[in-house]
Amino acid sequence: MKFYVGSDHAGFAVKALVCNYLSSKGHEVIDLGPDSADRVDYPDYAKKVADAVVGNEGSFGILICGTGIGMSIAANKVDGIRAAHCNDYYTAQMARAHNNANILCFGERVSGPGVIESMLDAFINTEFEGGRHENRVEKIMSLEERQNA
Ligand SMILES: O=C(CO)[C@H](O)[C@H](O)[C@H](O)COP(=O)(O)O
Repeated sequence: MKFYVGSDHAGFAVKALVCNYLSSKGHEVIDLGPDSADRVDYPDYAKKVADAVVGNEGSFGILICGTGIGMSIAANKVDGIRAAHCNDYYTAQMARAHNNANILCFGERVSGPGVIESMLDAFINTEFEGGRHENRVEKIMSLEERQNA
C-alpha cells in the first residue's frame, strides 16, 4: 500500500514511528512533513496529505496532531476524502470496513505507541466490506456534489 503521512508539531514525534512502522511492513511511505517540531498549523498538512491521496488513486493517508480532531476536520473538507478520527483498534478497523476511509487520523497526545501500531495494523489489514455500506458511503460522497452546486 502507498501511504502519505503528515502531522503538525503536536504529532511530529510520532510521525517518525508511523513512517518506520509502515516501512517495516513493506509499505511505500511518503512523509509530507513537517521536517521539525516547530509550531505549524495542522490544516496546511491536512491539505498536503489529502491532495496527495486524492491525486494518487488507491493511496491512503495518515494524519497526526495533538488529538487527531483538527486534522480530520480539515482533511474532510477536501473532495474525495473520508478521513476517520480513531482512538483504538476497533474504530480503525470499522473506518475501513464500514466507511471505506482513505485517511486515518489520531492524536499523539491521546494514544500511546502500542495503540497507534494497533490502529495502523487495523487500517492496513481491513478491506471495505461493501454491501449495505456501499450505498451509505455513496450518500456521504454525494454531499460533496451538493456543496459544489
Ligand atoms: O486540532 C487540534 C485539536 O483538536 C490538534 O490537537 C492540534 O495539534 C492542537 O490544537 C495544537 O495545539 P497547540 O497548543 O498549538 O500545540
